[in-house]
Amino acid sequence: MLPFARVTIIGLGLIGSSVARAVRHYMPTVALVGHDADPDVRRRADALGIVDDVTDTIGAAVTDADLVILCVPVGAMGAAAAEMAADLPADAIVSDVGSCKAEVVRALRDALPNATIVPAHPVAGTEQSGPEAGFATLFRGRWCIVTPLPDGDPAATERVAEFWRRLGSTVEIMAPDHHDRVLAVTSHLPHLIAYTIVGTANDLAEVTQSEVIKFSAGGFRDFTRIAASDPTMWRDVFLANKDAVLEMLQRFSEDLSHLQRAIRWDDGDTLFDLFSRTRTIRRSIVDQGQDDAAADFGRKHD
Ligand SMILES: NC(=O)c1ccc[n+]([C@@H]2O[C@H](COP(=O)([O-])OP(=O)(O)OC[C@H]3O[C@@H](n4cnc5c(N)ncnc54)[C@H](O)[C@@H]3O)[C@@H](O)[C@H]2O)c1
Ligand SMILES: O=C(O)C(=O)C[C@]1(C(=O)O)C=C[C@@H](O)C=C1
Repeated sequence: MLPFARVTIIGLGLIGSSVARAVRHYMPTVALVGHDADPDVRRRADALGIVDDVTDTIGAAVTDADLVILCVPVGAMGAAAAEMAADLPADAIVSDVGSCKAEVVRALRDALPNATIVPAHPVAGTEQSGPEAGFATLFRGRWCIVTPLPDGDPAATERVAEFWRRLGSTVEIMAPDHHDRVLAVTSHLPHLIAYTIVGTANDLAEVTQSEVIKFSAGGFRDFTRIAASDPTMWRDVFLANKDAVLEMLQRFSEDLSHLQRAIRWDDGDTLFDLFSRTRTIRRSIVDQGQDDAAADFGRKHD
C-alpha cells in the first residue's frame, strides 16, 4: 500500500519539482498539488505539468493533503508553515526537505504546534534552481535522512521513510542536531570553501578574469560548479546552521594552518600522508556508488 494518496508540494523549484516528477514516476496514482510563492514559478510549473493542480494560495494547496512537503529555502520554512496553519487537515503529516534540520524543526513547531511533523533531508541536489531543473531520478540511490522529533509518532516517521524509499532513496534516521553537525562537514563547509576559492581567484588582481575562465578546465572548474549553487538557499543554510558550521570551520582552519606549515618547512611526508589518506577516502566513496559524476549524468539522462 502506498504511504500517501494526496501529496502537496510547497515550493516548486529544483527539489520540489524533482519530488513531483519522482512521485509521478514511481507512484503514478498519487494526487499531486503544488504551490509556489512566485507567480512566475507557478505559471512555469503549470506549463510543465509536473503536478495535477497548481494553486494560487498555500491554503488551497494543503486543504486535502495527507502529506505536505515544504521545499522552500530553510529561512522561509516558518513563514510558509504559518501560512498553511488554518487550512491544514488535522491528520496530515508535514515534512520538509531543508538542508539543515534543528532550526527548521524549531520554525515548524512554532508555526504548527499541533501538527504531526516529520522532517527529512534528501542528500541529493545540483547547482541548478527552478522547476525546469528538476528530474524524476534525482533521489535514486541517494540517502534521505529523516530526523524525527523526540516525541514524534513512529508510524508517521515510517510513512515518510517509506515515501522516500519509493522514490529510490536509502533512508537513515538521525537526530536533528547530529544531522546538522554531519552535514556541516560533508556539505556546508565544502560549499563555503568553493564559494571562497572562486571568489578569491576572481579577486586576484594579477590573474585576470579571462585567465581564470580560460584555465579552469581542471580542479577549479569543479569548484565553480558548486559555487554556482543557489545564493538564497545557501545564505539561509549558513545562517540557520551557524553553530555547527563555525565549529567545523574552526577545525578546518587549524588543519589548513598545519598544511601551510608543512609547505613552508618542506615537510613532504606530512603532505604525502594526508594526500594518500584522502585518495583512499575518495576511492571508497566511489566504490559505494554514492558520488560518481558519471552516475549522476546517467541518472539525469535515463
Ligand atoms: N539544491 C539542492 O541541492 C538541495 C538539496 C537538498 C535539499 N535542498 C533544500 O531544498 C529546499 C529548496 O531548494 P531548491 O534547490 O529546490 O531551491 P529553488 O530555489 O530551486 O526552489 C525554491 C522555491 O521555493 C519558493 N519559495 C520561497 N519561499 C516560499 C514560500 N514562503 N512559499 C512558497 N514558495 C516559496 C521559491 O519561489 C522557489 O521557487 C531548500 O530548503 C534546500 O535547503 C536543496
Ligand atoms: O551535488 C550538488 O550540487 C550538491 O551540492 C548537493 C548537496 C550536497 O552538498 O551534497 C547540496 C545540498 C544538499 O542539502 C544536499 C546535497
